[in-house]
Amino acid sequence: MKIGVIGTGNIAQYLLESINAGGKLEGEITSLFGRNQEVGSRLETKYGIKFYTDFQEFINSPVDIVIEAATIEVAIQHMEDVLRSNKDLILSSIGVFKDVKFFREMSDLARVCGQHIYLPSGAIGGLDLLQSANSIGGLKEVGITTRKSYESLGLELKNEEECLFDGMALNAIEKFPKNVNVALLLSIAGLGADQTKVRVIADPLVKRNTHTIEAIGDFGKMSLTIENEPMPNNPKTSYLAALSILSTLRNKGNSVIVGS
Ligand SMILES: NC(=O)C1=CN([C@@H]2O[C@H](COP(=O)(O)OP(=O)(O)OC[C@H]3O[C@@H](n4cnc5c(N)ncnc54)[C@H](OP(=O)(O)O)[C@@H]3O)[C@@H](O)[C@H]2O)C=CC1
Ligand SMILES: O=C([O-])CC(=O)C(=O)O
Repeated sequence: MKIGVIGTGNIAQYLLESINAGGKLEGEITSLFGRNQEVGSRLETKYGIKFYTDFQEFINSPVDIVIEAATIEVAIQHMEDVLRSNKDLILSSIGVFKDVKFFREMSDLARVCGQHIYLPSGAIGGLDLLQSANSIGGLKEVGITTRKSYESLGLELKNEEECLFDGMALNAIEKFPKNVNVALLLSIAGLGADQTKVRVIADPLVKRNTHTIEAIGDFGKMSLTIENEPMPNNPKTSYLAALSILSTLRNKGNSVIVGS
Protein backbone atom coordinates (compact mmCIF):
# COMPACT_ATOMS: atom_id res chain seq x y z
CA MET A 1 0.00 0.00 0.00
CA LYS A 2 1.39 3.39 -1.05
CA ILE A 3 0.24 6.17 1.23
CA GLY A 4 0.03 9.91 0.64
CA VAL A 5 -0.09 12.30 3.60
CA ILE A 6 -1.44 15.86 3.66
CA GLY A 7 0.37 17.95 6.30
CA THR A 8 3.91 18.04 7.64
CA GLY A 9 3.08 18.55 11.32
CA ASN A 10 2.88 16.45 14.41
CA ILE A 11 0.66 13.55 13.22
CA ALA A 12 2.29 13.46 9.77
CA GLN A 13 5.77 13.19 11.27
CA TYR A 14 4.65 10.52 13.74
CA LEU A 15 3.25 8.47 10.84
CA LEU A 16 6.46 8.87 8.84
CA GLU A 17 8.52 7.74 11.81
CA SER A 18 6.37 4.75 12.68
CA ILE A 19 5.52 3.56 9.15
CA ASN A 20 8.60 4.42 7.05
CA ALA A 21 11.31 4.27 9.72
CA GLY A 22 9.68 1.86 12.17
CA GLY A 23 8.12 -0.56 9.66
CA LYS A 24 4.96 -0.76 11.79
CA LEU A 25 2.70 -1.45 8.78
CA GLU A 26 2.66 -3.30 5.50
CA GLY A 27 2.80 -0.12 3.50
CA GLU A 28 4.85 2.97 2.99
CA ILE A 29 4.32 6.72 2.85
CA THR A 30 5.60 7.73 -0.57
CA SER A 31 4.10 11.22 -1.08
CA LEU A 32 3.73 14.18 1.24
CA PHE A 33 1.87 17.44 0.61
CA GLY A 34 2.49 20.65 2.54
CA ARG A 35 3.40 24.30 2.27
CA ASN A 36 6.62 24.44 4.25
CA GLN A 37 9.45 23.72 1.81
CA GLU A 38 12.10 23.65 4.52
CA VAL A 39 10.32 21.03 6.63
CA GLY A 40 9.24 19.13 3.49
CA SER A 41 12.81 18.89 2.16
CA ARG A 42 14.06 17.64 5.52
CA LEU A 43 11.35 14.94 5.66
CA GLU A 44 12.01 14.01 2.01
CA THR A 45 15.66 13.28 2.80
CA LYS A 46 15.01 11.60 6.14
CA TYR A 47 12.24 9.24 5.01
CA GLY A 48 12.89 8.72 1.29
CA ILE A 49 9.61 10.24 0.18
CA LYS A 50 8.59 12.85 -2.39
CA PHE A 51 7.43 16.20 -1.03
CA TYR A 52 4.93 18.28 -3.03
CA THR A 53 3.71 21.85 -2.60
CA ASP A 54 1.47 21.50 -5.66
CA PHE A 55 -1.67 19.56 -4.76
CA GLN A 56 -2.39 18.31 -8.28
CA GLU A 57 1.11 16.85 -8.55
CA PHE A 58 0.67 15.24 -5.14
CA ILE A 59 -2.69 13.69 -5.96
CA ASN A 60 -1.48 12.46 -9.36
CA SER A 61 1.42 10.64 -7.68
CA PRO A 62 0.94 6.85 -7.40
CA VAL A 63 -0.70 6.51 -3.97
CA ASP A 64 -3.57 4.18 -3.00
CA ILE A 65 -4.83 6.12 -0.01
CA VAL A 66 -4.51 9.65 1.36
CA ILE A 67 -4.30 10.61 5.04
CA GLU A 68 -5.32 14.17 5.88
CA ALA A 69 -3.36 15.46 8.91
CA ALA A 70 -3.54 19.21 8.44
CA THR A 71 -6.48 21.50 9.22
CA ILE A 72 -10.22 21.80 8.62
CA GLU A 73 -9.60 24.40 5.87
CA VAL A 74 -7.13 22.15 4.07
CA ALA A 75 -9.56 19.23 4.32
CA ILE A 76 -12.41 21.34 2.85
CA GLN A 77 -10.17 22.49 0.03
CA HIS A 78 -8.85 19.09 -1.05
CA MET A 79 -11.29 16.34 -0.05
CA GLU A 80 -13.20 16.40 -3.31
CA ASP A 81 -9.99 16.14 -5.39
CA VAL A 82 -8.84 13.14 -3.36
CA LEU A 83 -12.10 11.25 -3.94
CA ARG A 84 -12.33 12.23 -7.62
CA SER A 85 -8.78 10.89 -8.05
CA ASN A 86 -10.11 7.52 -6.90
CA LYS A 87 -8.23 7.40 -3.61
CA ASP A 88 -9.61 6.45 -0.22
CA LEU A 89 -9.30 9.15 2.42
CA ILE A 90 -8.48 8.95 6.13
CA LEU A 91 -9.52 12.17 7.83
CA SER A 92 -8.08 13.73 11.01
CA SER A 93 -9.74 17.15 10.87
CA ILE A 94 -13.24 15.81 11.46
CA GLY A 95 -14.52 19.36 12.06
CA VAL A 96 -14.74 19.58 8.27
CA PHE A 97 -18.09 17.81 8.68
CA LYS A 98 -19.70 20.46 10.89
CA ASP A 99 -21.67 21.31 7.75
CA VAL A 100 -24.16 18.45 7.29
CA LYS A 101 -24.73 19.35 3.65
CA PHE A 102 -20.99 19.04 2.94
CA PHE A 103 -20.94 15.71 4.80
CA ARG A 104 -23.76 14.37 2.59
CA GLU A 105 -22.13 15.70 -0.58
CA MET A 106 -18.80 14.05 0.26
CA SER A 107 -20.48 10.77 1.31
CA ASP A 108 -22.36 10.70 -2.01
CA LEU A 109 -19.21 11.55 -3.95
CA ALA A 110 -17.26 8.76 -2.21
CA ARG A 111 -20.02 6.29 -3.13
CA VAL A 112 -20.14 7.44 -6.76
CA CYS A 113 -16.32 7.25 -7.00
CA GLY A 114 -16.28 3.84 -5.28
CA GLN A 115 -14.02 5.18 -2.50
CA HIS A 116 -14.18 5.30 1.30
CA ILE A 117 -13.83 8.13 3.79
CA TYR A 118 -12.44 6.76 7.06
CA LEU A 119 -13.02 8.70 10.28
CA PRO A 120 -10.65 7.11 12.81
CA SER A 121 -11.80 7.21 16.42
CA GLY A 122 -9.04 9.73 17.08
CA ALA A 123 -8.49 10.76 20.67
CA ILE A 124 -11.63 9.04 22.00
CA GLY A 125 -13.57 5.77 22.06
CA GLY A 126 -17.18 4.69 22.47
CA LEU A 127 -18.25 5.48 18.89
CA ASP A 128 -19.25 1.86 18.31
CA LEU A 129 -21.52 2.01 21.35
CA LEU A 130 -23.21 5.23 20.21
CA GLN A 131 -23.90 3.75 16.78
CA SER A 132 -25.32 0.56 18.27
CA ALA A 133 -27.38 2.57 20.73
CA ASN A 134 -28.85 4.65 17.91
CA SER A 135 -29.33 1.88 15.38
CA ILE A 136 -33.11 2.11 15.75
CA GLY A 137 -33.07 5.68 17.05
CA GLY A 138 -33.04 5.12 20.81
CA LEU A 139 -30.15 7.41 21.71
CA LYS A 140 -31.40 10.35 23.82
CA GLU A 141 -28.43 12.43 25.02
CA VAL A 142 -24.73 12.64 24.23
CA GLY A 143 -22.20 14.99 25.79
CA ILE A 144 -18.45 15.39 26.08
CA THR A 145 -16.39 17.31 28.58
CA THR A 146 -12.90 18.05 27.33
CA ARG A 147 -10.35 19.03 29.94
CA LYS A 148 -6.96 20.21 28.74
CA SER A 149 -4.07 22.16 30.23
CA TYR A 150 -3.85 25.88 29.47
CA GLU A 151 -0.76 25.03 27.38
CA SER A 152 -2.68 22.48 25.28
CA LEU A 153 -5.34 25.09 24.62
CA GLY A 154 -2.68 27.65 23.67
CA LEU A 155 -3.55 29.87 26.64
CA GLU A 156 -1.59 31.59 29.35
CA LEU A 157 -1.50 29.56 32.57
CA LYS A 158 -3.96 30.45 35.35
CA ASN A 159 -4.12 28.94 38.83
CA GLU A 160 -7.78 27.95 38.59
CA GLU A 161 -9.77 25.92 36.16
CA GLU A 162 -11.99 27.81 33.74
CA CYS A 163 -14.93 26.61 31.66
CA LEU A 164 -14.22 28.13 28.25
CA PHE A 165 -17.22 26.74 26.43
CA ASP A 166 -20.56 25.20 27.30
CA GLY A 167 -22.82 24.58 24.33
CA MET A 168 -23.28 22.41 21.27
CA ALA A 169 -20.62 20.75 19.10
CA LEU A 170 -21.56 22.91 16.11
CA ASN A 171 -20.41 26.07 17.92
CA ALA A 172 -17.58 24.36 19.83
CA ILE A 173 -15.73 23.42 16.64
CA GLU A 174 -16.00 27.03 15.39
CA LYS A 175 -14.34 28.23 18.58
CA PHE A 176 -11.81 25.39 19.02
CA PRO A 177 -11.10 23.97 15.54
CA LYS A 178 -7.91 22.25 16.76
CA ASN A 179 -9.25 20.86 20.02
CA VAL A 180 -12.74 19.39 19.62
CA ASN A 181 -12.64 17.33 16.45
CA VAL A 182 -13.62 14.53 18.81
CA ALA A 183 -16.94 16.27 19.48
CA LEU A 184 -17.70 16.13 15.75
CA LEU A 185 -16.89 12.42 15.72
CA LEU A 186 -19.40 11.93 18.52
CA SER A 187 -21.93 14.02 16.61
CA ILE A 188 -21.56 11.93 13.46
CA ALA A 189 -21.79 8.66 15.39
CA GLY A 190 -24.71 9.89 17.49
CA LEU A 191 -27.16 12.77 17.46
CA GLY A 192 -25.61 15.41 15.22
CA ALA A 193 -23.57 18.53 15.94
CA ASP A 194 -26.61 20.60 16.95
CA GLN A 195 -27.59 18.11 19.66
CA THR A 196 -24.23 16.99 21.06
CA LYS A 197 -23.31 18.85 24.24
CA VAL A 198 -19.73 20.05 24.69
CA ARG A 199 -17.87 21.59 27.59
CA VAL A 200 -14.26 22.70 27.23
CA ILE A 201 -12.37 23.27 30.47
CA ALA A 202 -8.87 24.67 30.88
CA ASP A 203 -7.44 22.95 33.95
CA PRO A 204 -4.06 23.84 35.47
CA LEU A 205 -3.92 20.44 37.21
CA VAL A 206 -4.32 18.10 34.22
CA LYS A 207 -1.31 16.91 32.26
CA ARG A 208 -3.31 14.62 29.99
CA ASN A 209 -5.94 15.64 27.42
CA THR A 210 -8.99 14.25 29.15
CA HIS A 211 -12.31 13.54 27.49
CA THR A 212 -15.35 12.36 29.44
CA ILE A 213 -18.20 11.14 27.26
CA GLU A 214 -21.66 10.59 28.66
CA ALA A 215 -24.61 9.11 26.82
CA ILE A 216 -28.14 8.10 27.77
CA GLY A 217 -30.66 6.16 25.73
CA ASP A 218 -32.92 3.13 25.56
CA PHE A 219 -29.75 1.01 25.84
CA GLY A 220 -28.94 2.43 29.30
CA LYS A 221 -26.12 4.82 30.21
CA MET A 222 -22.49 5.20 29.24
CA SER A 223 -19.75 7.13 30.95
CA LEU A 224 -16.28 6.91 29.52
CA THR A 225 -13.19 8.87 30.47
CA ILE A 226 -10.05 8.84 28.35
CA GLU A 227 -6.89 10.40 29.78
CA ASN A 228 -4.67 10.96 26.77
CA GLU A 229 -0.95 11.50 26.76
CA PRO A 230 -0.32 14.56 24.59
CA MET A 231 2.07 14.33 21.63
CA PRO A 232 5.44 15.84 22.61
CA ASN A 233 5.56 18.26 19.66
CA ASN A 234 1.96 19.44 19.83
CA PRO A 235 0.27 19.10 23.23
CA LYS A 236 -3.12 19.97 21.68
CA THR A 237 -3.08 16.60 19.97
CA SER A 238 -3.27 13.32 21.86
CA TYR A 239 -1.00 10.39 21.05
CA LEU A 240 -4.07 8.16 20.67
CA ALA A 241 -5.22 10.22 17.67
CA ALA A 242 -2.08 9.26 15.76
CA LEU A 243 -2.37 5.64 16.89
CA SER A 244 -5.97 5.50 15.65
CA ILE A 245 -4.78 6.32 12.13
CA LEU A 246 -2.32 3.43 12.25
CA SER A 247 -5.14 1.20 13.47
CA THR A 248 -7.42 2.34 10.63
CA LEU A 249 -4.70 1.58 8.09
CA ARG A 250 -4.07 -1.82 9.63
CA ASN A 251 -7.76 -2.83 9.73
CA LYS A 252 -8.63 -1.53 6.27
CA GLY A 253 -9.94 -4.39 4.14
CA ASN A 254 -9.97 -6.94 7.00
CA SER A 255 -12.31 -9.84 6.55
CA VAL A 256 -13.26 -9.79 10.23
CA ILE A 257 -14.63 -6.48 11.54
CA VAL A 258 -14.45 -5.81 15.28
CA GLY A 259 -17.08 -3.50 16.79
CA SER A 260 -20.28 -2.23 15.20
N1 LIG B 1 -9.81 13.41 15.17
C1 LIG B 1 -9.17 13.61 16.31
O1 LIG B 1 -9.45 12.97 17.34
C2 LIG B 1 -8.05 14.58 16.35
C3 LIG B 1 -7.83 15.41 15.28
N2 LIG B 1 -6.79 16.31 15.30
C4 LIG B 1 -6.63 17.16 14.13
O2 LIG B 1 -5.69 16.57 13.24
C5 LIG B 1 -5.08 17.58 12.43
C6 LIG B 1 -3.56 17.39 12.44
O3 LIG B 1 -3.08 17.47 13.77
P1 LIG B 1 -1.55 17.76 14.09
O4 LIG B 1 -0.69 17.00 13.17
O5 LIG B 1 -1.38 17.60 15.53
O6 LIG B 1 -1.46 19.31 13.70
P2 LIG B 1 -0.16 20.20 13.41
O7 LIG B 1 -0.56 21.61 13.72
O8 LIG B 1 1.03 19.66 14.09
O9 LIG B 1 0.07 20.05 11.83
C7 LIG B 1 -0.81 20.62 10.91
C8 LIG B 1 -0.14 20.67 9.56
O10 LIG B 1 -1.01 21.25 8.61
C9 LIG B 1 -0.25 22.12 7.79
N3 LIG B 1 -1.07 23.14 7.14
C10 LIG B 1 -1.82 24.10 7.71
N4 LIG B 1 -2.39 24.86 6.77
C11 LIG B 1 -1.97 24.38 5.58
C12 LIG B 1 -2.21 24.75 4.22
N5 LIG B 1 -3.02 25.76 3.91
N6 LIG B 1 -1.62 24.05 3.23
C13 LIG B 1 -0.81 22.99 3.53
N7 LIG B 1 -0.54 22.58 4.80
C14 LIG B 1 -1.11 23.27 5.80
C15 LIG B 1 0.73 22.74 8.75
O11 LIG B 1 1.76 23.34 8.01
P3 LIG B 1 2.66 24.55 8.61
O12 LIG B 1 3.63 23.87 9.52
O13 LIG B 1 3.26 25.12 7.40
O14 LIG B 1 1.73 25.46 9.34
C16 LIG B 1 1.15 21.49 9.53
O15 LIG B 1 2.12 20.79 8.81
C17 LIG B 1 -5.55 18.91 13.03
O16 LIG B 1 -6.65 19.42 12.31
C18 LIG B 1 -6.01 18.52 14.43
O17 LIG B 1 -6.93 19.42 14.97
C19 LIG B 1 -5.94 16.35 16.34
C20 LIG B 1 -6.14 15.53 17.44
C21 LIG B 1 -7.24 14.63 17.55
O1 LIG C 1 -6.27 15.20 20.68
C1 LIG C 1 -7.25 15.43 21.43
O2 LIG C 1 -7.28 15.12 22.64
C2 LIG C 1 -8.49 16.04 20.87
C3 LIG C 1 -8.29 17.07 19.85
O3 LIG C 1 -7.30 17.80 19.82
C4 LIG C 1 -9.35 17.23 18.86
O4 LIG C 1 -10.35 16.51 18.93
O5 LIG C 1 -9.22 18.09 17.97
